[in-house]
Amino acid sequence: MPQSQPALPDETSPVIELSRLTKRYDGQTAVSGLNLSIAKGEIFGLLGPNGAGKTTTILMMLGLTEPTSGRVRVCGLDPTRQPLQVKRRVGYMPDDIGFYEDRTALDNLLFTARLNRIAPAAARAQAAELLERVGLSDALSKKVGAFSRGMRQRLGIADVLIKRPEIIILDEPTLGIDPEGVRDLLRLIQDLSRKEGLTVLLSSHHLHQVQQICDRVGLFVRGELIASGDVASLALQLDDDRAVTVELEVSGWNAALGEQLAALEGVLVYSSTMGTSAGDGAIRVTLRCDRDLTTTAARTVIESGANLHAVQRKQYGLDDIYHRYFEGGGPVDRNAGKS
Ligand SMILES: Nc1ncnc2c1ncn2[C@@H]1O[C@H](COP(=O)(O)OP(=O)(O)OP(=O)(O)O)[C@@H](O)[C@H]1O
Repeated sequence: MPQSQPALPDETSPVIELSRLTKRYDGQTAVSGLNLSIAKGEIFGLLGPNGAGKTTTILMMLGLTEPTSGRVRVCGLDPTRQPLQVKRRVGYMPDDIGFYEDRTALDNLLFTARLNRIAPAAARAQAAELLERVGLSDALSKKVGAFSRGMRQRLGIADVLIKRPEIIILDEPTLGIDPEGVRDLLRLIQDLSRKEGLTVLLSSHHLHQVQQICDRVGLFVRGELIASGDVASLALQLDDDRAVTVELEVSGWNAALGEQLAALEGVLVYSSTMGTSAGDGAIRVTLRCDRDLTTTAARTVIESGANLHAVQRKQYGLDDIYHRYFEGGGPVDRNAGKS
């Protein structure tokens, strides 16, 4: 009989796993049947408007609030039963991170290190290294009360990293920071994940920020994860209308060509408008089709002897989707700008 081998750790197994996770407060559902897996080293964005349930989800991952039902596993641990072990492996930066305002950045980090039982000499070296890493070396002896919001957030990141966590969870980390500060902070987060294999969970209601650095995004609306994936796949998942829109800019137009394009098999809606970037005499034609007719439509224009200045298959991005779900914009308006 061959001897059984000890199981090797599975590098691809998720470090965060939520299944059918639900939280109700006094009969009100804050999180409903959430299923989510996050892999090691991934930067995952929880994107949703205020009150969507992002913070509640994070609190359940940390064992700070108990799920009403469902399952949470963080590094294979159950946060409700093993909150201290989870706390050791996860660094959490809340949106209202607090520091001792009258103490220096270094002192604040050393205090956190002491709470995490890091020996003083090691703590000092680690704190100095982290302050350098987050670009605060020059402010090491400055009191935190004098820090800008961006500096506080960077110190917050150093603060969660001092215990060398496997996962960092950042709740609205860019809140109240100016655009340049946001760019620096996002770059820092991305760098940490890529160079140090850190798993990052980032909650935000800023689509553009999440889009910039997250490998995958989960869209949270009223306690439900309505879609998750990379940005391109999200737009596809949420785009319930599968029609393809093709736009053409044509000059040397004739009415017969219009009829020909409208009659192509698969065209659902035909519209045209005068005047395009190609000049006053040019026409923009928009075809809504039940399949991708980009090539066929372009060929039809060329074979008719007219001039084709541009052709594109119109994509509906996450912006349209975000507007529809988060800002009450209603269905994606595919006819905007068409006549
Ligand atoms: N302790 C609580 N008691 C009762 N209701 C709560 C509690 N915490 C959150 N809620 C409710 O649960 C829902 C989800 O709130 P949550 O804070 O998780 O959302 P969020 O997406 O993090 O929003 P924000 O971006 O505003 O923090 C909201 O309707 C909120 O009012």
